Amino acid sequence: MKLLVSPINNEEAISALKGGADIIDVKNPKEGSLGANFPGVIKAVKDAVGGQKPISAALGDFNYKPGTAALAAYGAAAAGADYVKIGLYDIQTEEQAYEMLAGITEAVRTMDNVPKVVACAYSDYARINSIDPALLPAIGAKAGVDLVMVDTGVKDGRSTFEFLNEAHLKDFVEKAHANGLETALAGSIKFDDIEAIKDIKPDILGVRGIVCGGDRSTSIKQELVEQLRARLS
Ligand SMILES: O=C[C@H](O)COP(=O)(O)O
Repeated sequence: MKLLVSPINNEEAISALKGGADIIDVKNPKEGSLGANFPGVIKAVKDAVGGQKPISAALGDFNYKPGTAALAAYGAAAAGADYVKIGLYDIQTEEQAYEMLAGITEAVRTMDNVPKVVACAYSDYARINSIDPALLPAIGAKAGVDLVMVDTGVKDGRSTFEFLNEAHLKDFVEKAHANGLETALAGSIKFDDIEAIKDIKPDILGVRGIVCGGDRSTSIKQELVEQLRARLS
């Protein structure tokens, strides 16, 4: 299982890299769960990581704005992102989700370095009135994304496991794989969740809070990334 760690700047990116992260996921928690950071930060992290690991960029927790989302994906990829990650936050229907995702895959398809497109739905979809992640594998496959993900939309410490049980998450992973997609699981994951995660078998585990020592508003600590990496192997 690959480990995706979400830094906000170069210093944290280097801690994540040295700790053994497989994907360095630039984000800006001040702007939400999948808050987007500035192109300059993505470029700086890309330079700092120096090609040792791929860079991912969160594009934002989106409402229904397919053009804005496609442009954000294009911009993040132009800034060096190898993965672009869109949050379907205020998206209620399958048609809306498809249009958002198809707009992105179409926008980046002809770029020199085509990024992997990650479509993220939220485990706490009911409380934010968003689309059920269970629908995402089929929509994502039709829209041509590479990866589907589940994260929490509200970062109040409640984990994905409080909203979706292990059977739901396994079903999500299996449906995605059956559709030829990779999967990522995130959402205030704790060390106690690791055995369940190994059982669910996502391709990628995404984290921030756990490697900050529990409070995602503080900084990523290399030793916690190392501990998590060791527990996943
Ligand atoms: O992409 C992963 C997220 O940054 C997860 O953050 P979190 O572990 O603090 O919920």
